[in-house]
Amino acid sequence: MSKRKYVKQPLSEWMKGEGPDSDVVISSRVRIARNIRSMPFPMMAEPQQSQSVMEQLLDVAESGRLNGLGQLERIRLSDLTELEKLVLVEKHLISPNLANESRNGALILSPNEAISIMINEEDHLRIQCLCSGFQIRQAWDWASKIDDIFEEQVDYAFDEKHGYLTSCPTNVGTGIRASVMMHLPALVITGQINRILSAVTQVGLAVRGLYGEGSEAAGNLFQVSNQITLGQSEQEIIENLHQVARQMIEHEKAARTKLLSESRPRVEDRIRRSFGILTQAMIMDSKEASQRLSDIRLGVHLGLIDDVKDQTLNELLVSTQPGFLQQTYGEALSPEQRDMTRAELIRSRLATGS
Ligand SMILES: Nc1ncnc2c1ncn2[C@@H]1O[C@H](COP(=O)(O)OP(=O)(O)OP(=O)(O)O)[C@@H](O)[C@H]1O
Repeated sequence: MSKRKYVKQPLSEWMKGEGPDSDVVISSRVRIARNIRSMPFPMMAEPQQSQSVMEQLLDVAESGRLNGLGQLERIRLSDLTELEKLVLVEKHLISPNLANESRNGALILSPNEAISIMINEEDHLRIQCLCSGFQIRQAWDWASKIDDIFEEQVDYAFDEKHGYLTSCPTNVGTGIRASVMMHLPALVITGQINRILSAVTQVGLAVRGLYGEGSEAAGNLFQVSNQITLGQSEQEIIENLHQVARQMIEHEKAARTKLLSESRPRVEDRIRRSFGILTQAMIMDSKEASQRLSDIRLGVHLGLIDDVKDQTLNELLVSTQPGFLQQTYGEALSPEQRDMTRAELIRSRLATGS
């Protein structure tokens, strides 16, 4: 895989809109945080210490032990431009933290981009597995196998009483964050979302936006993840999230059916208006784009819009972000120019349909 592919193509394989319940769930993710025993956490490490952590972890990928994942790409963040790092954040392959703050940060990426292993982020090692649709158990299965391979070669910081030790106390224990990215427009339109999200937080789950911690839930996309990492087994964390997400999926599907049976003209009008605007507008800011693309996604799944694929909508989620637009058009764009190029890109992608 060339560097060209992972920064030039907006769509990772796990965003193809396939997988179970992909009418509601965009993607499932598990990430595992680990650290090397007797090494300061990245934030406290001296440059030569974080360099040694990076080399040690990159060596595991070089050793051939991860060969089952395909031809891995090993990327030192210092070899990337700021724009390339931003694009990787927009593709969910690295965190803003790794892009902006990391010293001796690196990334190990699988060819299909479903596995991205961050080095020297908040912790020495962050293993991330992404799957299309509702496949949280599958994501856990992969992440756990990769974790075992690293554990055979690296002495992890582990405490008998507390479990795996991490830089932030909220990750101590299992070091796992499992999350499901869901599109919940019908719950928003029918006014049920606040009740559901507050019930979800009461059972110990967190709700975040499209880009994780600190990001807003734009375009009716909500990321639901576990908050507790201590005192529960990995299996319990995964199963608890699975159960709650399953209920949310059913609520969303029921709300869609109700919308269609009780308010079809109003919903259809809203969706067709958004389609009209997206296929005609000359200027489109990112907030409006995500809201109207959410309407189109709903329209597709209600059977009110043909000829647009989930894949196209997922691709637009990434390709209309500021970094990606700038990369596509090959120059620094002002906010006004970005709004114009975003509108142009959406018009052309929706015109070609798929
Ligand atoms: N289900 C998911 N599908 C796609 N991307 C996801 C999903 N869940 C999280 N992400 C992405 O992972 C990145 C990090 O998310 P987030 O900040 O929630 O978690 P984290 O970094 O693993 O945890 P921490 O809070 O410990 O830093 C974000 O870019 C977010 O968009």
